[in-house]
Amino acid sequence: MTARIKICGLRDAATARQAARLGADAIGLVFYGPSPRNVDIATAAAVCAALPPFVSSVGLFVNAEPAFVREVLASVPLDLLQFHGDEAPAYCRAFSRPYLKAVRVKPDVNLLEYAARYADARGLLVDAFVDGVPGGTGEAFDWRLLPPDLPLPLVLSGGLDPDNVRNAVNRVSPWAVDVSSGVESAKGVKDLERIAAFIDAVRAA
Ligand SMILES: O=C(O)c1ccccc1NCC(=O)[C@H](O)[C@H](O)COP(=O)(O)O
Repeated sequence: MTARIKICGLRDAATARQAARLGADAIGLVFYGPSPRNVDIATAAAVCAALPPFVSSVGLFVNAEPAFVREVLASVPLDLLQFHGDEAPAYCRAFSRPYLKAVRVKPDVNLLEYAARYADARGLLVDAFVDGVPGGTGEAFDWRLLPPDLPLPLVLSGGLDPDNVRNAVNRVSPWAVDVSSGVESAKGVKDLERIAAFIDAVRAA
């Protein structure tokens, strides 16, 4: 099975359209002020409007006030929410939208427990744990910590790039892969050649 591909942290409509043309299945919009990839609501709406059919838009939040999530949802047609902080299951389902729960993987993490707690999530997104930084770090983690029998679709992220993603897909067999830093030329600046190379590498796995 070919892994789906999400390119995260897009900040303009032209790059989002190009990513879709190159074969991205989904794009991620970061609504988290401290991130270099943070987007405002108007920009996010413009990015979504530029997407062709069958390319999903994912909105990413980190312990956001529910009122802020609702404000975004009122103006931005997001297909999926991605919660990257310590959001409880009740919080995640309060918006009545499909969601992904991100888990930052440490050696003692129990992903089966997460899958049971967030059983109504559309999937678990696994990322590297870096103290004090909720995501988008460019750091990988030890894929051997992933259980083979996770009952939810697995979205693999954390330090993926055009050089390592083929091996990652072959080793982990995730439902999808998610990348941000590995397809950038500088923090927050997406590089179309790297996006193309990343997508080619996933397809070649
Ligand atoms: O991208 C960010 O700046 C970010 C900030 C806060 C929480 C999550 C963030 N990104 C989440 C993603 O979905 C990234 O794709 C994922 O963490 C992997 O990032 P990377 O290792 O840079 O590919």
